[in-house]
Amino acid sequence: MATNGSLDGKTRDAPGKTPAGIPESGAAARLLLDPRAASTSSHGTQTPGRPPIDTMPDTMPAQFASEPPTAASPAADGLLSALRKKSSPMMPPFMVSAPGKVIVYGEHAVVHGKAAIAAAISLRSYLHVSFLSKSNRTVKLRFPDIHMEHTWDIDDLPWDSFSKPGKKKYYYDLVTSLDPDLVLAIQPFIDEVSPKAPDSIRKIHHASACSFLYLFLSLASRRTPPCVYTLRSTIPIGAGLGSSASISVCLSAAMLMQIRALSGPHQDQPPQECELNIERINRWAFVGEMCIHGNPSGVDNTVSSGGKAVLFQRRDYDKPPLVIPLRSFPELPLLLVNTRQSRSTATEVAKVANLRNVHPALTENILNAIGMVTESAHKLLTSPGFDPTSHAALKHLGELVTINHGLLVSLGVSHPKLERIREIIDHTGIGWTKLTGAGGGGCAITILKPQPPQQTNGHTSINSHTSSPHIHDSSSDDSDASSEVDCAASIISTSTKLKYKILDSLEVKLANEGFEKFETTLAGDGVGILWPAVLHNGNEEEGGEEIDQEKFLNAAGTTGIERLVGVASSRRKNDREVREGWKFWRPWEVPEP
Ligand SMILES: Nc1ncnc2c1ncn2[C@@H]1O[C@H](COP(=O)(O)OP(=O)(O)OP(=O)(O)O)[C@@H](O)[C@H]1O
Ligand SMILES: C[C@@](O)(CCO)CC(=O)[O-]
Repeated sequence: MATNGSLDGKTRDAPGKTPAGIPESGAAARLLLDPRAASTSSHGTQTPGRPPIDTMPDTMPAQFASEPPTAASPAADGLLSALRKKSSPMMPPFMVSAPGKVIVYGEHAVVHGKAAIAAAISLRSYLHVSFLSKSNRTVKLRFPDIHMEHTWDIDDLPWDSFSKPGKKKYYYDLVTSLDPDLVLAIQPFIDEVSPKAPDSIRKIHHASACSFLYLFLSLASRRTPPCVYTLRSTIPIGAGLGSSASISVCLSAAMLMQIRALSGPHQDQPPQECELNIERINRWAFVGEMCIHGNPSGVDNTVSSGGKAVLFQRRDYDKPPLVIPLRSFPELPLLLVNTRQSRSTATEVAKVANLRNVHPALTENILNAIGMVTESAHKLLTSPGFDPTSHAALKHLGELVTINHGLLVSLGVSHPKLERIREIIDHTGIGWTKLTGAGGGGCAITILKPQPPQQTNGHTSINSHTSSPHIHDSSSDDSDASSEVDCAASIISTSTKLKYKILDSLEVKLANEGFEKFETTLAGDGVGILWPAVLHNGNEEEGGEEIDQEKFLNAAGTTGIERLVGVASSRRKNDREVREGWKFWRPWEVPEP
């Protein structure tokens, strides 16, 4: 694998030329072709009338070139314009995106050496990277979701600490622990972030800043072009959906892109090369996760980088985990409900450890049973005759969800709010529900049955083919609609937007009780790239819509983000169809010979 790959997997052109394979339409692409455009572009912050550093002639002494004189008089202006050379084009802005995840089977048991299955979801983080003129020697983070904004002077950062012999790491290195000396070196730069914010907020800001700075100082260099990283996410934070991993994946991918350590993604890329790029991003995302989490298992960043689903097992904490990609995992529509109940993963994990001390044999049996749930799902998903469109297969997977939840309840990691959500959803009969992640709050997931239930005689039944059932508020009666499912349709959804009207009524009911509902899809793409940040959205004749920082920041809420830059095509005919421009490494899609 070439270590100096290009975005399209071909040989990279000399700096200043248009890299092969990059669309030559759109303002961003024009920038690359027309150096004059750089000084008037909205990407840069060059002040009119003042020469950017790279307009100095080649013969200019180096120290002069890095300290341009200010034009104080018309004579000085004249002299400067005589000395000017054409600007080199600035890099156009680009974007990366990475998904959140859910644990489908096996949480908690995974802490005790059993396997778990986790899958990517269609909620995602989006990172926009734009470039400043070289005279502006800063790097800026704009993280509006957590109300954080901070600028560092690139030249002040502790580059020497990160480049000392024995400390320097390269993009291809495997880093499995944070270096305490390097953490110490960046601490003063983290401390200057949001010094006046309340402790709880400052902690969140510092975690993100730590993740960014550690990666930036490890992967970039003091000659790195000044830039702005703007991040927005549709993943609720701290709800067990891997929001931290998804931002670490975005940062890792963006920085590896900037130093040209990635190749592709492109359609003809061999699967091994796709995997190598994903692995490279994942390794550094794990480093970012360590900055936020301390001691993460690695499952979240692995799923967020590679997408789809994985079987994950860590028998020995001193060894790397077993990670088996589950290529056949179906893209199921998934209902996700956030309790909005904050929880601590550490507390829930400690509860189980405590139960194991008090009732060793019983707890061991429950953990073993959870391990068997995961095993059963894995066996089905990898069996030679597995048919992802089979109703029996969906029923099998669904029943395992229900069993897994019951076992988690007996471990004591559910919460009255999670039980309430399960009760409300069970009464509609629309699917199989379990808590996901650590429990004690956080989210519940429901794998939806393919046919919506029908209301008959005031009760919800579920074996009809009607398309517009109404939900019966049966929370006070004993009907158990989920017991008689008719899996009469394909288990592959044809759209992320779930069609069941029943979900709308459910949304109201859940919202009335303070819960938040998301409709998402399981097992989607991992990290994606939009280079340059130009989307077509059906207006090809104008060269596409360039996504600049302000546009991205002004997108209103989750819907606005998805509408502006979301990876899902609004005209998609199937789940794999993405919006034109976004590209993904999909090692499971073997290219035609
Ligand atoms: N949209 C975002 N913008 C900036 N920082 C974010 C964003 N989302 C997550 N983070 C960072 O990740 C941290 C959240 O990590 P935490 O582990 O608490 O939640 P999670 O990753 O959503 O849940 P889990 O790890 O249990 O799946 C935040 O404190 C913040 O530092
Ligand atoms: C509870 C747990 O199994 C899942 C948390 O998302 C903890 C872990 O795997 O680190």
